[in-house]
Amino acid sequence: MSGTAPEFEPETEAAIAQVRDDVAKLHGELTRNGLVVWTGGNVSGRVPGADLFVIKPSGVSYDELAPENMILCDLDGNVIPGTPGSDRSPSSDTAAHAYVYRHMPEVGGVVHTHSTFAVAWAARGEEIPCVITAMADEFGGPIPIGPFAIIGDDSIGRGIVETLTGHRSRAVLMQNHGPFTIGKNAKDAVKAAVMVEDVARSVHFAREAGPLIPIPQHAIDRLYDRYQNVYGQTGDARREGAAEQSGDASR
Ligand SMILES: O=C(CO)[C@@H](O)[C@@H](O)COP(=O)(O)O
Repeated sequence: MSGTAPEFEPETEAAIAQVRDDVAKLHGELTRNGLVVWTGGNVSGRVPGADLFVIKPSGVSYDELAPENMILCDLDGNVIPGTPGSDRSPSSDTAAHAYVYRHMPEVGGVVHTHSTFAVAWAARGEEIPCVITAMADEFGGPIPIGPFAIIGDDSIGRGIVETLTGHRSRAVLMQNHGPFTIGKNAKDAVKAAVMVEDVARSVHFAREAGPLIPIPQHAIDRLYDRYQNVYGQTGDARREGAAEQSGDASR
């Protein structure tokens, strides 16, 4: 650890420790759900109450990830010196995650993978049409395509924010690249990454076998509204703030 660590308030220290733990563990979901090969994906989580987020080191095996080697960054993507993990380079997508946190204050988690079927749609630059109820539930419509953008500046982050702002979907397929997902927290963003790959696979196979049947918009609205507000348990992260996104749909 080089540099001098800033002194955080005890509540901030506790929040950082919790997010380090969550983000380290959630990378296990990427491998468990078959969303990544080698080191090709990343999870980050915002530290509640602070202008900070936690992300994994770049190119490090998922087996080695632990709370103490997660990397604490500010919202410009700078590593906080002197903190655990700060001696290593953060994920190559740190600038994109940071851009999302700066411009979407409601977002508490960001995930990127190269999951196979979602990447296949991204390679064609084709949005995934909303033709299965699980998509209407989880994403409230189609999964949009974001612009082609390469690592090196803010263009990936800008593409994510511009595509997802005002959109129900928590997933964007960056053209020729792959899915980025957002969520209320890191776990919620990981769930979106799992679900986008699942629907990408189902709709791919469906289209191979025959014409797709669209779901009427009023039915999509009802399904989305119900899933966001009724499905699951009170207190689920998804339910917080879902009302403002669900439109006028009645249950
Ligand atoms: O897509 C890319 C690089 O083009 C990255 O997301 C992927 O290789 C994962 O990189 P990190 O190990 O997070 O630096």
